[in-house]
Amino acid sequence: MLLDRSVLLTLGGLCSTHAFAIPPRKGTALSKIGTQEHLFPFLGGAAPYFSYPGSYGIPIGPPSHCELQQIQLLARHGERYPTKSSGKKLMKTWNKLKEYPHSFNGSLSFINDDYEFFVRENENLEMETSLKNSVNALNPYSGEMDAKRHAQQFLALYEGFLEGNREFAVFASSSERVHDTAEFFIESLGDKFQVSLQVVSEDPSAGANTLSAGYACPAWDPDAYTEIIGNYSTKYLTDIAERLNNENRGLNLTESDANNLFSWCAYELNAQGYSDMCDVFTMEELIHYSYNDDLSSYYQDGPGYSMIQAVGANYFNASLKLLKESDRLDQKVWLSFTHDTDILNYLTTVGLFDDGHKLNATYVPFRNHVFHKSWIIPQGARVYTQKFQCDNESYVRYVVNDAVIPLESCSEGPGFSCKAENFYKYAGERLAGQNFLEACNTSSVSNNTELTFFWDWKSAHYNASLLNE
Ligand SMILES: Cc1ncc(C[n+]2csc(CCOP(=O)(O)OP(=O)(O)O)c2C)c(N)n1
Repeated sequence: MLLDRSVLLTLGGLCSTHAFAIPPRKGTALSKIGTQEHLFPFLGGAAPYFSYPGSYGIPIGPPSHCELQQIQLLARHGERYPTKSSGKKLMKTWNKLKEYPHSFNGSLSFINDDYEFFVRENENLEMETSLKNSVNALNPYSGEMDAKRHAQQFLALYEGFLEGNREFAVFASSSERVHDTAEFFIESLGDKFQVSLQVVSEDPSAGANTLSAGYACPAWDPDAYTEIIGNYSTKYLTDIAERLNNENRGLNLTESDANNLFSWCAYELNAQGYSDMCDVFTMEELIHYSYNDDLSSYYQDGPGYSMIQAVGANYFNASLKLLKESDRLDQKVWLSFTHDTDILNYLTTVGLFDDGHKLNATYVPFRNHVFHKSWIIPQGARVYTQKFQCDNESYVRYVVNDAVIPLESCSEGPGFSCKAENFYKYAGERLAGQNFLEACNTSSVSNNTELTFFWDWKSAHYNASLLNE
């Protein structure tokens, strides 16, 4: 087996301190690390981070004759273990497989080879994957590494701008994995920065003063569009279950077991760096899974659910206010960390991934399809808003997962940006009539009617208790 130099170096380091830490069988497994990245876009946003696959090729640094005025980031936490509820479902399927009394044939035969389920401790559920809790010490996809790498890319890209902006607050919602991501990111920035981490409550009682408007939205109904979503054919799941059951007489996998195997594959990648379970699927099945996931996100948290534009307005209003006040505010760098659905809600209000075609449940659209959920909010997703000045004129644009995504109706500026004046007009139109508090019935859970933490963190000191959710 050929290992690349970085793996050998890491192995060398590990071997000196833990001479017997790596069981010999893992040798074969190690060679699989890095070979499954082509599957990441098909795993519904649960796979490790990957850059936006549909990049238009626009350089993501500020255009050469322009000077940055403000940077905002809204990022998802990094790679993680399954949530408690998805862990429960996975355990059910794993118990079925564990109790199968015969050797496995076909794509499940890796289980014969002393396979150990990747969630080794229940307390890992909901948590960010780290060097410490990863199944495999060489896991290149841990949330910890992702956040630290992201911070290094951030430093490299904005080097000059950060020179004069070394003191700022970073905001994290109060989920433990979100908080941990922010901490890893800050740690990686290094000691030249004075960063104050503000942990903003994501309890419903936070109301509008939150990075997670979804939790303060009792009116949100996950089943509002079940009828449309439910029309998507799940034949791909039946096919998988049947294939595995035919290969293994007496195995009784159901459609929902087959569905669980996809998140098994994704989360095992987060925790271990590779997953034999990913090899169970054909590419066609992965495409179906991925589109099925697009469909449900589109109608639960995206442009397909009319209420979402109001939910995302809570953060977009604040972002817009920061942009307008950029000259006046001392802080020029606004970094925030939260959950996937919150970012999706916000981007829905911005209208960045809505081409006006409603997603349909009768076929997979290939040509007219911009709403790829996994491309937008993979683990570690990062949405930057850049405001820069070129020849006395200000411009705004978005960079999503390492790709500039121009606004379709406003991209005449340098680097396909939008003139600030026109951007404010555009944003005003997207926000017109969008009332988060009313649409969500937030007053039934909180009296907070405004997002203020960006402006009052120095006096309010946000230090919410961390939640395991
Ligand atoms: C508008 C809206 N309100 C409420 C919810 C309920 N909800 C489900 S998951 C979630 C946040 C955390 O989601 P998770 O899938 O654990 O995302 P991750 O932490 O992996 O980013 C919320 C608020 C929602 N999805 N959308």
